Amino acid sequence: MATAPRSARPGSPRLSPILDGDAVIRVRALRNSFGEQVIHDGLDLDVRRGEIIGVVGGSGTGKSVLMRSIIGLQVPDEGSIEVFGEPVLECDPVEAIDIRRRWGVLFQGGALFSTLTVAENVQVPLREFYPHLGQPLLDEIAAYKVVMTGLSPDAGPKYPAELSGGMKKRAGLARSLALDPELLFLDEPTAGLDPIGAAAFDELTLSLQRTLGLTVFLITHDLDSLYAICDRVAVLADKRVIAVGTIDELLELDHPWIQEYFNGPRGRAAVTSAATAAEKAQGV
Ligand SMILES: Nc1ncnc2c1ncn2[C@@H]1O[C@H](COP(=O)(O)OP(=O)(O)OP(=O)(O)O)[C@@H](O)[C@H]1O
Repeated sequence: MATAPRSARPGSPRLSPILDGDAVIRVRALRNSFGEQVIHDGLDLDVRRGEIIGVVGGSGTGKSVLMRSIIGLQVPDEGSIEVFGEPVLECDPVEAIDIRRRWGVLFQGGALFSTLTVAENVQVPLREFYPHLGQPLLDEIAAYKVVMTGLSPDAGPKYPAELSGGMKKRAGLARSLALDPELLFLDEPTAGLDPIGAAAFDELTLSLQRTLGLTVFLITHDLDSLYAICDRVAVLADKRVIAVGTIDELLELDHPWIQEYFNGPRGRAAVTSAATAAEKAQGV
């Protein structure tokens, strides 16, 4: 199924606010540093319920550090972070577990355990959060998640080393969906995939987001993904989020990085491929 470029939908002519009322993630005045190196300073961002938000920025601007801060793997120097309305930096361990079970994460490269099969990988979060579940139910849930991500059922007993790059991403996605999350974090999910594999992964993400009503926080360098599936894009530069909006809205800004990124040769190629996908979807 080809997908129309979502940024082409008619939208507000104004740039979306960085701060938003119905936010699933709310980051305020975030500061992160490593020694002398300041990564974020005064970073604000709201992620709306049910959207796919693309997070872009030059290499090293702190996209992954931002994601790690939100999911609690990086303790910031300053700032506040709310997820589902809960202050994740201040909650007690029991509350933290309750929040963590409502999100799934696909780390860069998939981060599968190499000594476990695909099915066993999917079962890891289930065992962690629901230790009382019996093996037959674990097997059943894992088999369902494997198929849900477009893998064939016989991928379940395979080890990561026996999978292609695209299959590993899908297996990682299956694991991130193990707990039926409301919120999905994807860190460069299409990196290393060929264009066809990347487009297929985008379509899978979009279809899961629509079917399951997910909110998706998508870190990517892939312009095709931004055009194909993102509702809004957040741009990291100068240690903060400098703008959030649809691609059309961002293009109205004259920030040099934004213009170079979206209007450079790769940006123009992505526009062409999104237009072609839209025509195919409409049967033109
Ligand atoms: N644990 C760490 N210790 C020291 N420095 C770190 C650590 N984690 C990240 N950094 C530094 O923080 C900066 C931002 O890293 P991050 O991985 O978030 O960038 P990014 O925007 O995701 O980059 P890319 O697009 O290349 O993946 C980099 O300069 C990186 O070297």
